[in-house]
Amino acid sequence: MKLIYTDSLVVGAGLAGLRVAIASKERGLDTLVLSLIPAKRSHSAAAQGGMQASLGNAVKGMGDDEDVHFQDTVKGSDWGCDQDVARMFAHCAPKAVRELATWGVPWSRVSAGPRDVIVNAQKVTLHEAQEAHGLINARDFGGTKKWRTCYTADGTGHSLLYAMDNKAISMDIPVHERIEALALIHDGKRCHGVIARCLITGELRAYVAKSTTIATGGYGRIYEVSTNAIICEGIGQALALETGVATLGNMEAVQFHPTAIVPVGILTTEGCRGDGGLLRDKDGYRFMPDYESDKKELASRDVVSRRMTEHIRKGKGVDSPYGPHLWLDITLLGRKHIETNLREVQEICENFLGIDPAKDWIPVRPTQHYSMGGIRTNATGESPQLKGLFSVGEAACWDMHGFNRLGGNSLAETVVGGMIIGKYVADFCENNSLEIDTQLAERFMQQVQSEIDLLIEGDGHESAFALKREMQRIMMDYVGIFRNGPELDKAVAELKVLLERSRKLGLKCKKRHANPELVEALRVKRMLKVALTVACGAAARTESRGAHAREDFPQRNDRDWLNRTLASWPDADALEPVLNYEALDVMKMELPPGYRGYGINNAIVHPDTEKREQQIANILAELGEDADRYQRQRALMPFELPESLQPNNERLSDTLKSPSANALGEKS
Ligand SMILES: Cc1cc2nc3c(=O)[nH]c(=O)nc-3n(C[C@H](O)[C@H](O)[C@H](O)COP(=O)(O)OP(=O)(O)OC[C@H]3O[C@@H](n4cnc5c(N)ncnc54)[C@H](O)[C@@H]3O)c2cc1C
Repeated sequence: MKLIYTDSLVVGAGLAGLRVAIASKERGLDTLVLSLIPAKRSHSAAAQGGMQASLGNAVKGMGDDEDVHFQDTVKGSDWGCDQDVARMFAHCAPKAVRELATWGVPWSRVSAGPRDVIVNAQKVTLHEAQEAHGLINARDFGGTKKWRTCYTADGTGHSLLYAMDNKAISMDIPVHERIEALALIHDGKRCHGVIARCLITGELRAYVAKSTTIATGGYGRIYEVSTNAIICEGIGQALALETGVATLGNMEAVQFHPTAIVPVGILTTEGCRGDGGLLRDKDGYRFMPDYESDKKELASRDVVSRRMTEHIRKGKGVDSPYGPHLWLDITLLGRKHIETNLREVQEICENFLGIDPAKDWIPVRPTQHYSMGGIRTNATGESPQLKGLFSVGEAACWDMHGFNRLGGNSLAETVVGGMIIGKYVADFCENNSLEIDTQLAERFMQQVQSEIDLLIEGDGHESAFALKREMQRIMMDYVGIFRNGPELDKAVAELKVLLERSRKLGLKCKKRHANPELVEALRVKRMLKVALTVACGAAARTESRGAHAREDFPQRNDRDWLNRTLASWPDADALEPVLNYEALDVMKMELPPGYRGYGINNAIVHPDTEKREQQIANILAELGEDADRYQRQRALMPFELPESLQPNNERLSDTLKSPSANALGEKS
């Protein structure tokens, strides 16, 4: 058995995994990263629009701070998030953006003076403050009160990942590429590493570590059409599920992005609408103001995707051989803006649609995009069930997104979560020794070996490719944007049949080294379990919250469902997960449940909401008017952070006694 020891093992070389690895290495720990592909090819590179951080440099960001970012995030989540974590996140996001600047990210910067932008289909001239000249700029994104999304044109993920990976390289952090983790080594209480397979030679290895961090990204590819890279298959979540002990949180919370191109599903960033792009129907009519009079195209993603689907159902979609779609119109932004700030969108339109977005409207439709659910962790990023198992980024349910994440909050989560959780991972490694009976590693190695032997030598006849296609179709047809009981039950029943059939997989190609069919077979069994946690969670949750929209239960029901779904798979032979629920405590919330400010205002109220609102009013009254916003926040909901991340963030608005006369100016 090949055994490789390290202190801090990170599975996943996207932004989240690399940031944790950097935090471990900074503390002098032996650190090792595993990845299916070269780090710079990780899915994070695909992110376009930007990351949220309340810097408040741009004129439209003035007045922004952690409080506003926190509130937007909680409302975006439809009150499903962990508010402690949302606070930790909002506090550290400005630090992460500034750190990335020092690592070489070429953030788009503010230029003092006038600039023309499109706001609500009108040309508006903004006047950026002289004092902000050269500082990091921000654009508008959905569901936010301020322009807060920091960006590098529309290649933000690419710039961030290159800078992050270059930083990791400069620190001599090894990345073992083309390695796939297939099982966690654990004894039911503590995680000791992973069993992984080399995708080139087929060799199995035991990576044994003090801490194991899963940063494998989302599970979008359980759906037929997704904006995700084809490696976003949920294997990290399956690894946790297959321990039988660790839980996955809110797996039914799956986001559909409003503007993926038809038919291939490649994303055009929310930055298109943030910068002023409009949604139009088959008559060229701008329909969003009819549904969302305040935020219009810039309500949160779950709301815009639903409104688009409603509009298509009214017969207002544009017919196409691939089904009806709507139009995204960015022509009004002008060629110069598109060629400067939306270059990737322009290339995607040219290469995949043969159109020029400066002249032509873009055919779009809501498409699977983001996994809010993931490996449930506590606020330090650790699994509550398995000591030494951490998770971060899209793989995790750290839970700052609840049932809907805001655009720009995911890139931010990868680097902020990585920064915070990386410190807790390093603490864990410093305070724990590497204690493992090698027989335990051998047992898990043997299990994976037997699974491979059975696939290659067994008499199974089912095709992994066919099962995967079936699963993806079921998820698309029955567990999509709008859901209902009968269809969800159907999805669960059909997925169970597929899971049963996956026990009889057979391979045409019997090679043990590089063999895509073997890879597919190993994955599809795991993906089916992930798909079942999504479908079962959705079938059980009889309310609508964020991206989980039940036609048969259209109200958000805080009275009965203000909780987090926890899925586990204790019986390996079972055909469905066990679901439990973790209540969210209204009496500890800084922002008790209310109306999001967009979407439908129809929630069934939680019995504690009024009590908590009164308690908050009393606390604030007691503090008096002299208390600053930090004192008020601490009195309402204290949260913890590693010491070095605690200091307050500085902003231009703190230093500008009176911003220059034109700093807040806007002329039509
Ligand atoms: C097209 C697109 C555009 C987006 N734009 C934005 C945006 O503008 N702003 C924003 O905030 N968010 C955006 N997002 C979301 C955001 O990009 C992702 O949520 C985020 O980058 C995920 O990063 P990650 O580090 O968690 O995972 P990833 O970047 O997905 O990395 C996962 C890593 O895990 C490895 N891996 C996976 N499985 C295994 C395994 N079994 N064994 C070993 N290694 C494994 C992979 O090789 C990879 O290195 C966008 C998403 C898409 C799809």
